[in-house]
Amino acid sequence: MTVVRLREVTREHGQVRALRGVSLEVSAGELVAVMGPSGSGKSTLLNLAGGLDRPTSGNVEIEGRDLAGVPDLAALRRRSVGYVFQDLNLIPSLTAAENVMLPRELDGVRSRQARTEAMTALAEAGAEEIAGRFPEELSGGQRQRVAIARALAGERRLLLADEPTGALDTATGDEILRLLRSRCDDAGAAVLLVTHEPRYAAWADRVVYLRDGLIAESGSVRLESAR
Ligand SMILES: Nc1ncnc2c1ncn2[C@@H]1O[C@H](COP(=O)(O)OP(=O)(O)OP(=O)(O)O)[C@@H](O)[C@H]1O
Repeated sequence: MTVVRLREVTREHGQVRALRGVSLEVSAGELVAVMGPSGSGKSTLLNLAGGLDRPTSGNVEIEGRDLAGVPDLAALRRRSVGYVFQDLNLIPSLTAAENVMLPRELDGVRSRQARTEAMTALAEAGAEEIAGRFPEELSGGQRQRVAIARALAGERRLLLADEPTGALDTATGDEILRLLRSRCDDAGAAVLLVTHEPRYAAWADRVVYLRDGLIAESGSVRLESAR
C-alpha cells in the first residue's frame, strides 16, 4: 500500500526552483533515504510530502488523499504524519511527556490516553526516565529522543525525518535508525529520511539522490553489514 505519493511535483520560491518535477512513492513498511548536496531540494521534498508546504504544480497524496482537496491539513498532518526536524521545535514550557502528548491532545485524544501513549513512545525511544523534565534540562541527544517519541506517538503511518541524527554520536544515531527501521518493519510505517551519512542511508530500502531539484538517481540498498 502506498502511504505517500508525489506526482511531478515542483516548488518555486520566486526565481528559485527548489524542486523541478519529482515523482516518488513510499509504501507501507518502506524506509527511503533522501540524499544530495546542500540546496538540492531535500527539505523541500520532505515538507511537501508531509503537507507542511504546498507544491507550485503537481500533486501530493497521503494515504490516497490528494492534499489539494483536504480542507483541514493540520488535522491530517497530526493524525497521519510524524515529523522529526533538525530544530526540534520542543515547547520549552512543557515537560518531555507533555511535548509528546500535545499533538495527540490537539487531535482530541483524552489526556490520560495521550499520557499512556506518550510514555510508551518515550520508552520506545529510550527516554522514559526523562519524561518529567523540561527541554532545557536535557542534552541534545535526549531532546532528539523526545522529538522522535513525539513523532512515534499515535502510530502515524508516515514518518518524516530531516537529518534526525544531526550532531548525535554514532551509537545514538544508530539507535535512532534502528527505531525508525523497526517502525517500518513492525508497524508498517513509511519513512522518508534525509541524511548526508551513507552509514545511516544503509538502513534504507531505497536511496533517492536529489540534484538541482530533480531525482538524479534512485536505487535499492541493503547493506546488511552496516547494521
Ligand atoms: N522559503 C524559501 N525561500 C526561498 N528559497 C528557498 C526557500 N526554501 C528553500 N529555498 C531554496 O530552495 C533550494 C532547495 O532548498 P532545500 O532546503 O530544500 O535544500 P536541501 O537539499 O534540503 O539543503 P540542505 O542540505 O542545505 O538542508 C535552495 O536553493 C534554497 O535556497
